[in-house]
Amino acid sequence: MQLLVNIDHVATLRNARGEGYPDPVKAAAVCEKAGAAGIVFHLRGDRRHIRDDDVYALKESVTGSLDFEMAASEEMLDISTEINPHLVTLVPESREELTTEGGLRMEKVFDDFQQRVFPRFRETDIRISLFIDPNREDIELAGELGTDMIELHTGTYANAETEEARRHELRRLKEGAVLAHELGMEVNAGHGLNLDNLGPLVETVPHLNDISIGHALVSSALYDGLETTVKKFLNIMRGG
Ligand SMILES: CC(=O)[C@@H](O)[C@H](O)COP(=O)(O)O
Ligand SMILES: NCC(=O)COP(=O)(O)O
Repeated sequence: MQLLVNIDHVATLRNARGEGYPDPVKAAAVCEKAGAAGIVFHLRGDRRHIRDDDVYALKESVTGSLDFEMAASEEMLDISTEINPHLVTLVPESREELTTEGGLRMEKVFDDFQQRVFPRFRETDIRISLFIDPNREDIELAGELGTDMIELHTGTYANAETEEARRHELRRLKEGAVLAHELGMEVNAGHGLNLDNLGPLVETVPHLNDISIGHALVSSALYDGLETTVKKFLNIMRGG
């Protein structure tokens, strides 16, 4: 299991004033030095945080795994195949949302991904991850499509308001991870994870590979510093 830090919201802060700082590239380097195995960014169609220049600079500077999150638009297919990250994570995206609101509806995207999207990546070394909810149907369709990995959407777990709902979501994530593993896919997880909900997730859900964490980690770093915060998250992942 390894931590990939999503640095989108370092760019959000930078863009608030347009002064060029804080610099997502510099933040990524601090995260990697502190022990993160790689960096995630989501280049949105509206460029609200990460921008094209950041993507090229991150490709040059990140030494570990680089996870390019994106909608499966032609524009993003062109940029990602030029950048050649280690993996792309395909996510649903809408302009109105504050953040990604759920996983891909596999039934809806299956034909398009099979005919248009996967062939583009299969001409490259880029590995494909699909961001999906822990539903049997979605996971089985992801397997049928032949994706290398899935990223289980942990947002419903993270937002659960009662202990019962939290336990229910953890059970769904566990069953989803087991099924994906049985079907031969690697299992990543992310969205809404923080210093409180990460521990129960990693204790309960098997087969986890990349865990991507952004908003809560960047927010905690305002209090404790980026290096210390990355180490705190890593400590939880190591059972501390
Ligand atoms: C896929 C996912 O869960 C998040 O990485 C999300 O897409 C990040 O986007 P924002 O940073 O814009 O919330
Ligand atoms: N893939 C999830 C991610 O990169 C980070 O999501 P969040 O921690 O910002 O919600």
